[in-house]
Amino acid sequence: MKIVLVGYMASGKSTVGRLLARQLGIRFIDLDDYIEEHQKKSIKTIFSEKGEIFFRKLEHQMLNEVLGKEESLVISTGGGTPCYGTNMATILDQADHSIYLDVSIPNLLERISNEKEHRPLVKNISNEELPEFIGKHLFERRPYYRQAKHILDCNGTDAETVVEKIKELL
Ligand SMILES: Nc1ncnc2c1ncn2[C@@H]1O[C@H](COP(=O)(O)OP(=O)(O)O)[C@@H](O)[C@H]1O
Ligand SMILES: O=C(O)C1=C[C@@H](OP(=O)(O)O)[C@@H](O)[C@H](O)C1
Ligand SMILES: [Mg+2]
Repeated sequence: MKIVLVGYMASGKSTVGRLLARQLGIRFIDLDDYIEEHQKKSIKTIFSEKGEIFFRKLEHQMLNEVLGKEESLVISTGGGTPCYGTNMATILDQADHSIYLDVSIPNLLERISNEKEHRPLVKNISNEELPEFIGKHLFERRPYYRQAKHILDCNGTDAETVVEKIKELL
């Protein structure tokens, strides 16, 4: 069984995916961690040294590699993963369950403004400019996220409860 979590930066994909895999007793792969291990560099360094296009090509390649594994997995993608090239179509084709962790702009803002440093796309955006950036970015990306098999409203729901809600969906 393959479960793929999608959603905007800081929607909880990495946190929830790890907890869910532990509870289901199956392997967890965070696509960003997988890319970092492959490159032996942080996402931040890959972006600054090689640029975003290089990262997107690598992300595409690693997504296909991970989805091709013959084992049960929980896969947490990066916030941009479903929004480039054929990635969302591949996720829909290969995953038994794709789940969009839907978090409102105010809640995303609160989480991202405290955790910008390791996220290269928002690192240099001031907290004053962040609402406009996230609003526009989510408007562009939501059509991809919304293609997921399940859409889960995660507002006002802690990570443990999100995991419980996912288990009910499976
Ligand atoms: N359901 C939740 N409610 C509140 N905070 C959460 C929830 N899930 C994750 N977080 C927090 O939000 C931040 C981003 O989570 P993370 O798992 O890194 O998101 P993503 O992988 O989608 O970028 C972390 O500080 C995490 O502890
Ligand atoms: O939204 C994006 O384009 C990105 C999100 C990040 O993952 P998280 O969603 O886990 O922060 C990471 O893949 C990279 O910084 C790009
Ligand atoms: Mg993550």
